[in-house]
Amino acid sequence: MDKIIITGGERLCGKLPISGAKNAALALLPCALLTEEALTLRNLPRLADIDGFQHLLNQFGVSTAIAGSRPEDFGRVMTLQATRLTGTTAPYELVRKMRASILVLGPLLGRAGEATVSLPGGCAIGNRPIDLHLKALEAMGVRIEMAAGYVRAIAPDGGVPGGDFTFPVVSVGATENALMAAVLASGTTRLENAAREPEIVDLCNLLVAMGAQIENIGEPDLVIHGVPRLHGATYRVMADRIEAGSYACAAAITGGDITMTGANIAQMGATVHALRSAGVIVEEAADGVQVRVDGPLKAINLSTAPYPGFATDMQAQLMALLCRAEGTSVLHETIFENRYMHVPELSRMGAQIETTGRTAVVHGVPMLTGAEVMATDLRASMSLVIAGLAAKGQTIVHRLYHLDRGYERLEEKLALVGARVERVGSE
Ligand SMILES: CC(=O)N[C@H]1[C@@H](OP(=O)(O)OP(=O)(O)OC[C@H]2O[C@@H](n3ccc(=O)[nH]c3=O)[C@H](O)[C@@H]2O)O[C@H](CO)[C@@H](O)[C@@H]1O
Ligand SMILES: C=C(OP(=O)(O)O)C(=O)O
Repeated sequence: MDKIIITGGERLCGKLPISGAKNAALALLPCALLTEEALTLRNLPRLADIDGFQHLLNQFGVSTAIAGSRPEDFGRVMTLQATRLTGTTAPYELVRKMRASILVLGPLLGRAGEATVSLPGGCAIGNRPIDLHLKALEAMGVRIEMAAGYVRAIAPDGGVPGGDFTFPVVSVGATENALMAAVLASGTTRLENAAREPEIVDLCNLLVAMGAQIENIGEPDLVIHGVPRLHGATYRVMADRIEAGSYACAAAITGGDITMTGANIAQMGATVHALRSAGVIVEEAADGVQVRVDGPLKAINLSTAPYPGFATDMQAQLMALLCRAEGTSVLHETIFENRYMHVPELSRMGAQIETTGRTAVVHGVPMLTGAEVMATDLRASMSLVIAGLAAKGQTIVHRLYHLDRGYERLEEKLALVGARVERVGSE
């Protein structure tokens, strides 16, 4: 198992490229199931989760080919083609390892009229139910049966009728599944209180490029008029706003000055607002987003919320930054009940954080110290890297496979801006 060794104290300066967004890519890949024609995705990040999803799609008879990228390049181009589906079951083994596997449910239903997908169960950051995915599909005329840990979804007469559904809480995954089931429905689907994250907009834009009819893209009331068939497309995955926000925190905690090429400031509103409130200068640059610091970091208060609110996927990284701010910050995690697992590890590095339920109180400290720490989930891992970059001495982050799910060649990107980081194999 790989680990990363960080020698803290270097100011991060220079340029680093931002990859395609994992959370967008994982919703775009299953769109290959919706057509027999070829789908080409550009700017796909090289991540363990993308490889896992490719493997899952191969199980349904989707052919996948990677082209046009040298090993030293970031990103890849993948062409996927589902000429004929050879299966409609997503097994427990794959869904357990990669929660986004649940996103094959909607497109399999749309294309084949049926799907059997393992229930994903809980995970480190909390309970991750799929009841809203199923309720939305039921409202669209799909029959749902549960047996032996699997969901079996069946569309009457082989096709999804379509229908109206109001989400009681905003769900990114359920909105994505409902969208992908609705595009090939025989009727119209109206989704109220739908998620409107930029990754949802990216999914809608790809579906439209494939011939789907979707109104109100980027709004909470989506209207999808089903079409009889979709065609192939070539599409570029949006930039990863969470990766960019993470490197922004990394640069800021070191008092650095970096430009993140390819980052899109328009999609980073709440993160940019939080960083600016904390005293970080964030500006649009000709080729991306520039982040620098020329004064002390300040404490802030914030709550995570669905877009356009502050993303839960940025909470851990921002907390690491606030550990070095002047004053006391209060964070409130509203999306996942157990997303503070980085707190005990940050505390081992000298951070002063108290948690009560979903609230974390972060007392800024003048110095963090390097330590051996354990990554527990993807963003928690990144928060430890960020703290390590500013800490005195060496920080060793174990269980790097979490980071590899979501950060494309992290150590190479950090080295580009002057960090002293080393990846070493086997523990
Ligand atoms: C709204 C939100 O911030 N969603 C985040 C969530 O997406 P992800 O799609 O994983 O989760 P959802 O958006 O579906 O979950 C939002 C909330 O709804 C609840 N829920 C969800 C589905 C369901 O069927 N029933 C139900 O009760 C969840 O427990 C959670 O409290 O995690 C991803 C990975 O960290 C993030 O990229 C997303 O930004
Ligand atoms: C938790 C995350 O991803 P996933 O939903 O794939 O677990 C994340 O992107 O922060």
